[in-house]
Amino acid sequence: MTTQGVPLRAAVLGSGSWGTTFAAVMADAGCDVTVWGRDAATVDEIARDGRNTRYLPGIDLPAGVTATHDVRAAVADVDVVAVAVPSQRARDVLAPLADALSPRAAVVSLMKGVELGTDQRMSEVVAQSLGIAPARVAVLSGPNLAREIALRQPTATVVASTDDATARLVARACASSYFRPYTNPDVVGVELCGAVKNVIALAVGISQGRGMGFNTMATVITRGLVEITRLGLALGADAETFPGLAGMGDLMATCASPDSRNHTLGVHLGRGMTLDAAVVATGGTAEGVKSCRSVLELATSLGVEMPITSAVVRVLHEGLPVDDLAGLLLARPHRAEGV
Ligand SMILES: NC(=O)c1ccc[n+]([C@@H]2O[C@H](COP(=O)([O-])OP(=O)(O)OC[C@H]3O[C@@H](n4cnc5c(N)ncnc54)[C@H](O)[C@@H]3O)[C@@H](O)[C@H]2O)c1
Ligand SMILES: O=P(O)(O)OC[C@H](O)CO
Repeated sequence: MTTQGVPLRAAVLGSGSWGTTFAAVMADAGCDVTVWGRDAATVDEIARDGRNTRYLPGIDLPAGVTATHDVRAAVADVDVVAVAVPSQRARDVLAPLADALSPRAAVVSLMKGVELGTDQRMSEVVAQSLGIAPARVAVLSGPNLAREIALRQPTATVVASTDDATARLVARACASSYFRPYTNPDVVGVELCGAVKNVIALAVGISQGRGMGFNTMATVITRGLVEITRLGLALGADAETFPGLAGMGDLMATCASPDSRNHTLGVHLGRGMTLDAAVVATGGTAEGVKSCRSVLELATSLGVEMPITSAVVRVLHEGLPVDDLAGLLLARPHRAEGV
């Protein structure tokens, strides 16, 4: 995508599976893209060979993607900066870049988590740590499993920003024949959907690891969406966001796919692994492991009930046996359906 014939320039912070894939997405959309990562060997491989064999084996990156070790140079003269490091690391990565960031850049969070300690959403962390106005920040979230997108399988996503021009700029920077962005002003709703669906996917994975089938999965997904909606509405989100791509769309993809790290980690737990062993066996970033705690803290501070999230916290961090999870949820007082 070009502005007056000049390609947009973009930087991606994070050379893992999603950062590298999104760099390819933006290059396919016509941008000149530079990836920065903390892993020197991965950066060298992207720059030299156009590959990232650790995170995207078998994928050739488009010619428009290069990589650098110099993170300050990467963000200095660009139109868009996309951030794809683990949520709990975002503040440490971004804060030192406040004085290096291009004054014209929009910053888009690709991350799906809530910061431990502050309970902030990633757009809040991005704006605060870079010292920029929320209007320059966007979030991108939807049914976006990296490997499928790296293979250029069609999907759609949501780009949310309080500023429509920012959302449209980011959408232009990533739109292609296989990747369709929709804009949405509901930053809170889109972002919560992305973070909490990981927690729900852990619960679904646990149930499948215990040998439970599709009725259980559908129940957890559907009631999971209810508790995401409840939290979102308490924070002022738009009810229309939750049945959309960032809500139901991403829940379906993450809870159904064996490629999802959160789902996979849940399956390992359901089969009896310890959390530490499951984290190692899964590999990659399963954001729900940490964000389940910050999401629950946020909900508790608002008086919002999130029974599935609460049960996941108890299993992962408070020693509740996986066999007791279903009983805990089903023993709750009966109530009318709905949010
Ligand atoms: N993989 C996907 O399909 C996908 C899709 C949508 C959103 N996301 C989100 O994108 C974010 C990144 O996930 P990912 O899938 O790329 O994870 P990943 O595990 O594949 O890669 C994480 C990357 O972050 C780097 N990293 C770790 N700690 C760091 C630090 N302190 N400083 C700098 N870099 C650090 C790692 O070296 C690695 O390159 C997460 O919030 C995730 O929820 C992932
Ligand atoms: O692998 P996961 O569980 O982090 O999920 C990846 C994406 O968020 C799916 O949209």
